[in-house]
Amino acid sequence: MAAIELDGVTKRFDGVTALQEVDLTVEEGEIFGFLGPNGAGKSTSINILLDFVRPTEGRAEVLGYDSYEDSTRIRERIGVLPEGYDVYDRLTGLQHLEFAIESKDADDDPHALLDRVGLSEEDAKRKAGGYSKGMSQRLVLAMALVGEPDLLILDEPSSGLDPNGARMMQEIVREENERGATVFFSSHILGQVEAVCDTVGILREGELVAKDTIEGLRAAYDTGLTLTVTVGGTASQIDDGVAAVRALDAVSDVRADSDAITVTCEGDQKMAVLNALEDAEVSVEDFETEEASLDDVFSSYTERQEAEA
Ligand SMILES: Nc1ncnc2c1ncn2[C@@H]1O[C@H](COP(=O)(O)OP(=O)(O)OP(=O)(O)O)[C@@H](O)[C@H]1O
Repeated sequence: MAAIELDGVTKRFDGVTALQEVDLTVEEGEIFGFLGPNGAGKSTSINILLDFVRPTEGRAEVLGYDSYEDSTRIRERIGVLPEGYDVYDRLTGLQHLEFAIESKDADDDPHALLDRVGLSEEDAKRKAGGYSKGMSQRLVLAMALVGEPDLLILDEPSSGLDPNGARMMQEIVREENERGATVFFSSHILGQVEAVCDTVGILREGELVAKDTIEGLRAAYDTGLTLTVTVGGTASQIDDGVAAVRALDAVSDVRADSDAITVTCEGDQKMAVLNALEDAEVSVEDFETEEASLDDVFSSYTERQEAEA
């Protein structure tokens, strides 16, 4: 059974198509990162899963239940950190958690959960109306963790968090996944998605333009890797080396200065480049490789779409 299934989901608001025939499966046990520029339709997708918004066409399932017909049953088994949540100004952090534990009929220790998200006992006794944005975000995350949910749905979970908070969020995502939970989260923070996700979906103007592992996305991204080779030798040896590298298949760009040659090539061509340089009697003193970052991959998908449009 899939943890999340969107089947031909289209959502139109007045004059705006927020989602266009989206098919998406997230398997149980995955950490799935949902990426997309502003307005791509990420929150709308999440809101459909949570039955806050009804699709115009298509259907959604969560943990095998229909998101519309079985929303109560779904809610018992998931933990949610929604976009634009509201805390109750007059309740303390601790009271929020006690309320969440009672509503879910769970037996979590509220103090342990508060500690896990980095809210101190003193803060927990304060009214949440006075919390900073990051503190509120931590509190809502603690509430999402109540009852060991089978699925965590986190909409931009790092927004408002300081770097320590963002690291804490990553740790919690990993721990929850190790416990057996599926984690689905949307983010603009590509580095964070790269650090924790098994699989990534990229949404662009309401359409799912890619879904793959990060390695798979990188492999499909055609600029491959950049290899910078520190070299020694005479100018003519270096010229010969550059010519030999340019003659190789799967090399798309070669640049040289007095002590380094920078080559853009497919990932498996690294040794061929180094061998070609050595055959041309260029001495290879050192080399560094740099893979395409997820930022590059993300831009390539979204820009490609722009170009097509
Ligand atoms: N209630 C609504 N009424 C009208 N249009 C809406 C509504 N909710 C979303 N939209 C539109 O649907 C599109 C997708 O919005 P959505 O909030 O899902 O994007 P997002 O990917 O979550 O963006 P962001 O990263 O900025 O949060 C946008 O054009 C948005 O204006």
